[in-house]
Amino acid sequence: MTLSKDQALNIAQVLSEALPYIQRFTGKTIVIKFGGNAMETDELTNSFARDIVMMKLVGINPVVVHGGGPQIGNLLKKIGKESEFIEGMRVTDSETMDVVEMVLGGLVNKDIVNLINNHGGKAVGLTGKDGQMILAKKLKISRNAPGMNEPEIIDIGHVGEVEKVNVDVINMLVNSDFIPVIAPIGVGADGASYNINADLVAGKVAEALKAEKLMLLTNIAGLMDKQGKVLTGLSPSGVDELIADGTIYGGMLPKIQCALDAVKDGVVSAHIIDGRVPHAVILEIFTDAGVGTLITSENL
Ligand SMILES: Nc1ncnc2c1ncn2[C@@H]1O[C@H](COP(=O)(O)OP(=O)(O)O)[C@@H](O)[C@H]1O
Ligand SMILES: CC(=O)N[C@@H](CCC(=O)OP(=O)(O)O)C(=O)O
Repeated sequence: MTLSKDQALNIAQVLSEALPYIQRFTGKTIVIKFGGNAMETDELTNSFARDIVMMKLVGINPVVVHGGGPQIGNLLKKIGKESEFIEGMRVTDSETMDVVEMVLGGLVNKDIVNLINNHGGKAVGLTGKDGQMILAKKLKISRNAPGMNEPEIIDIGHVGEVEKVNVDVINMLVNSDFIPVIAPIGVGADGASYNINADLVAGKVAEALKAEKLMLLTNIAGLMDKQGKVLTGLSPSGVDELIADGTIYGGMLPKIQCALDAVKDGVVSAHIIDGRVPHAVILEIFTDAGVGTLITSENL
């Protein structure tokens, strides 16, 4: 392919624009959450894998946490089970937990590992059970029911919240130039498996690693207002208002919560970005084009 002079200049400009970002982020850890909805096409999964390999090659330490909600839903449907979601969390009975563990720890995790390796990276897949990396306990959801004085506690089964992230395994892999790919399954003190929302795991992993960035790749342009405008730089009270008036609901609830928690606990910035855009990861990290919703400690 022969490039015109203008095309060549444009490419050179983009590459050169990356220099200060490479200088700034080299040696730093960036946690990227790859949502199940952002894995829609081979083009997207391949561009994601290339971006991760590129980050590693320029000296950044990527740590991938993945979801797989739609993929779990598909297998459940095949065996005749429907899922119910409460506040963005899948109600998980024992049979559903087995499917979650098979799909996330098996199929989705190994697909991502394979893709990264095919693009020249060295990925290793883990669930939170490996090395007891993600210690979890049962999540209790409380809800204010109409006509009740006390909030009711809803039991949503084998759904967990992160109690502690043991970073030893992650650091061991990163220090040996591997790229950890983590499925959001936690282990209880008694060895029980817990299904944990992948955003929450990514947030806690980023906090435990004191990461530079937490990037949440999803299937929407960012956090949006009711008119569809992307919102950025929100404070916790602004977020509370948007939750109260119903602007933020469902799968966006854990995302925004973990982004706020992460920056409160030392992660420099959290980004909710559109994983439907090919190469969304490197566009965000290496170019001046800010995409999606950004939250930093200045917003707290
Ligand atoms: N204010 C909001 N702005 C954008 N998306 C929102 C908002 N409130 C709820 N959502 C929903 O959250 C979804 C993203 O969460 P989710 O489906 O769990 O994605 P993922 O699989 O990437 O974690 C969006 O597709 C949208 O339907
Ligand atoms: C408790 C809970 O809801 N767990 C999620 C785990 C996967 C996930 O979070 O996947 P996405 O990021 O693709 O939505 C689930 O069962 O779907």
